[in-house]
Amino acid sequence: MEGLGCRLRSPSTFHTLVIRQQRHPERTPASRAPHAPRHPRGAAGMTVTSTLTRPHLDLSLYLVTISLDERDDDRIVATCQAAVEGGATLIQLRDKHATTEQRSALARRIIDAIGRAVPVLVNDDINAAIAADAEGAHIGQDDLPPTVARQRLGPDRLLGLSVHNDAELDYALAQPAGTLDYIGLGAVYPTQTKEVKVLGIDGLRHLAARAHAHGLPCVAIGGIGGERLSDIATTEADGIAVVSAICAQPDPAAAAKALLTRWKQAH
Ligand SMILES: Cc1ncc(COP(=O)(O)OP(=O)(O)O)c(N)n1
Ligand SMILES: Cc1nc(C(=O)O)sc1CCOP(=O)(O)O
Ligand SMILES: [Mg+2]
Repeated sequence: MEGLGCRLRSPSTFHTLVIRQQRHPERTPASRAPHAPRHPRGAAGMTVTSTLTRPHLDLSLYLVTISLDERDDDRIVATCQAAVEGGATLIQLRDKHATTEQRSALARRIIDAIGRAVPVLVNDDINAAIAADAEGAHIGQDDLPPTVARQRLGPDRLLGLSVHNDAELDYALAQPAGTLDYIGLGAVYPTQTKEVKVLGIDGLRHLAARAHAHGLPCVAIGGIGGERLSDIATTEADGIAVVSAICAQPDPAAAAKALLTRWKQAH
């Protein structure tokens, strides 16, 4: 175990963060690389001493899987594999019609198929995330409170929360340090994937700036495709989360590659 002490600047104060790096021999270094959050947060004047072994979080190209009325786990696994081949940096299994057992079995298949090349998070279902030994979970505002989710996930898994407006962002920002790793901001544009209010690019700009001012990473979601990346790149979003722009494409690997290339070029 190695120790690393550093002082990190937040808008209001300095925090001291002590990170002890640990090795997990059963997990690949790529997915379980010890890391510090880019913007650790803590209450004003507080000394944060933590042992962080969370997977590295790269929000650049976040694949959220399509939720099919008729289950097709082979297709979901193949899409995840292709997306990772194309450069997806994070995967969320989003299956709105599955049981916890079905979700955890599918999450496990995805993890095995991609060999933990990137973290896999499970949407809505902490039990499935834990049962599959997934790298984390994503929850919504109507799910269990983030502090409860964090308690159940433990300190070594990633946790994301959806945010659609200022009040929901206030709630995210009020969570104790170390609870959330990122927020999803949407829907930026109209989407066929689910019924949700549209923020627009200025709404995204506003919420992303607020999140960043508090050191909370954020990913833009909703109706995002290649032609919109240059606009999104003018905001402080750390990345893009997509369903249709990868899952509904004939060649998901090529689609992921094109999205990541455009996203990088836009910066
Ligand atoms: C990255 C990301 N952002 C937002 C959401 C939406 O979550 P939620 O509001 O809980 O809605 P459902 O996805 O559960 O229908 C997300 N899944 N991922
Ligand atoms: C799952 C989800 N959540 C959203 C939110 O705003 O909370 S928008 C969304 C759907 C994203 O799908 P597509 O990339 O196909 O538009
Ligand atoms: Mg949800």
